[in-house]
Amino acid sequence: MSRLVVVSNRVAVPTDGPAQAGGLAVALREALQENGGIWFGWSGKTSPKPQDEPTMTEVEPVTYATLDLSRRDHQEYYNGFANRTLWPLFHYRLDLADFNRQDYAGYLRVNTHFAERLRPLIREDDDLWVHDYHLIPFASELRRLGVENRIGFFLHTPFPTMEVLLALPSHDRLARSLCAYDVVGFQTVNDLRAFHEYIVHEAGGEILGDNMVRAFGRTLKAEVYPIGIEVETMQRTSAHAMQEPAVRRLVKHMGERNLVIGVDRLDYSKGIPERFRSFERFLEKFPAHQGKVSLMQIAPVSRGEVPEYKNIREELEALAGHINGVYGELDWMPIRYLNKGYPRETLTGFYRTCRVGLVTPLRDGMNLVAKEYVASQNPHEPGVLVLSRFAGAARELDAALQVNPYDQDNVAEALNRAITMPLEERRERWESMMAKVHDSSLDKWRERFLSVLRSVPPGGFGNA
Ligand SMILES: O=P(O)(O)OC[C@H]1O[C@H](O[C@H]2O[C@H](CO)[C@@H](O)[C@H](O)[C@H]2O)[C@H](O)[C@@H](O)[C@@H]1O
Ligand SMILES: O=c1ccn([C@@H]2O[C@H](COP(=O)(O)OP(=O)(O)O)[C@@H](O)[C@H]2O)c(=O)[nH]1
Repeated sequence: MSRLVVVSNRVAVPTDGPAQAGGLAVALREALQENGGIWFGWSGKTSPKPQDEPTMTEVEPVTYATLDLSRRDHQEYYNGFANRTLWPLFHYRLDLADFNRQDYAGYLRVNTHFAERLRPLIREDDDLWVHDYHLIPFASELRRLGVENRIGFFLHTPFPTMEVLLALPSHDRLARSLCAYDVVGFQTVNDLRAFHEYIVHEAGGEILGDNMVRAFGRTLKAEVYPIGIEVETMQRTSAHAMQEPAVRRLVKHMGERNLVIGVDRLDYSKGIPERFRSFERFLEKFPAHQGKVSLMQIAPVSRGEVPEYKNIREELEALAGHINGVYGELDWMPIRYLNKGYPRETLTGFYRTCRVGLVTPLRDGMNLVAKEYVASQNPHEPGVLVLSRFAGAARELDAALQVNPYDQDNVAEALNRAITMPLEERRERWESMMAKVHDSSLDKWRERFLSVLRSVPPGGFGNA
């Protein structure tokens, strides 16, 4: 079988210690460990100058090839265009998007530099799989360097509707470079529909049969591949994690009370301030739960140099303080807000302990936490998932209590329903969600994408 070369901005090199929170790193680490191959991308570090030769780390069966970014590249490419322009735009936050030509130039520069550094490592029969919005121009850069291998791309975030994408000054070049891939994967049918809309109505392209698209002089396949988790591992881990000291402490401290859990990178797309306000509304509307139900929010800091991420941190501290001040008692606090990350193994024990998983992003590509919460439940006494309709996971997890995260009354009512839900209904909903989580496991996601990529004829689907 041909060798796999994975390219992503975030690379989780095992010798660098525990991986950062974030679904992409978690998913790719597990995918590559099965297949072996090269994982190429940013080292997560900065240095005064861009690194020319990748640092190679061998941890069988994977070779990690990573590059430090110069401070300027880190600022313009990662903090700038990737996380202050594309991220808010792709999450429908035009109000937060910053359109800055210098950052855009930095984004293109890093994509060119990365492609040039990877080029000598590529063998003729390698298959390349590139990930996420940081690296959209990567394939067109490789093509310019003469690479004719099969190249696939998976977008982990939502793909915005055409009207939103048109606000990006460089939308045309970005869409054109997306079409330099042979296979483009999206999380949900909504994202694929939005891509089609752009291709047909803005790029003058066509949608052909069998999920093929013709645009910008190329033919490619564009499909939906919802990402998943390692279901069995998660189930096993969650049962064992109940013995972990942190989980035992939580269980002991909780006593007879119920806990609602939220786990998210500290990101405005996750809707955490709206969630806190909804929890306050829940306490207001259903006072019988005061003193008996708390929200535990785990929110490790993410992209902390980007101003919008600093702002949300301040907003949350103030909100948690306000709600605890108004409703808290000597022996009960409504919100436990933890600004730190936990290993995923410990999280599975937390998920299993908490009666409700509250996952209310304003917009999310998939949201693996929703699937992890489901997989970690005790089958005899499962908790209830309250899930935003704007998370990619809502497409599959239709047996969750689905909510509109902008509507505080709606979330408050769903919380009350979740806390008071009879065991039989909890089990029925959980079984239905588990079947879906199994259907889109991480293995299946990877195998489906790679089998389609490997079926691309040599030289691609042809130019139009
Ligand atoms: O690398 P960071 O800047 O620290 O951010 C972490 C990752 O966040 C985003 O994750 C997305 O991928 C998940 C798995 O497919 C998906 O469930 C989630 O909805 C997405 O937001 C980002 O897209 C990744 O590139 C980052 O590494
Ligand atoms: O303290 C934490 C918080 C999150 N995560 C993991 O980070 C991932 C988050 O992925 P998700 O798709 O929910 O969102 P993203 O952060 O990628 O946008 C999940 O696997 C979580 O278990 C973790 O390991 N520790």
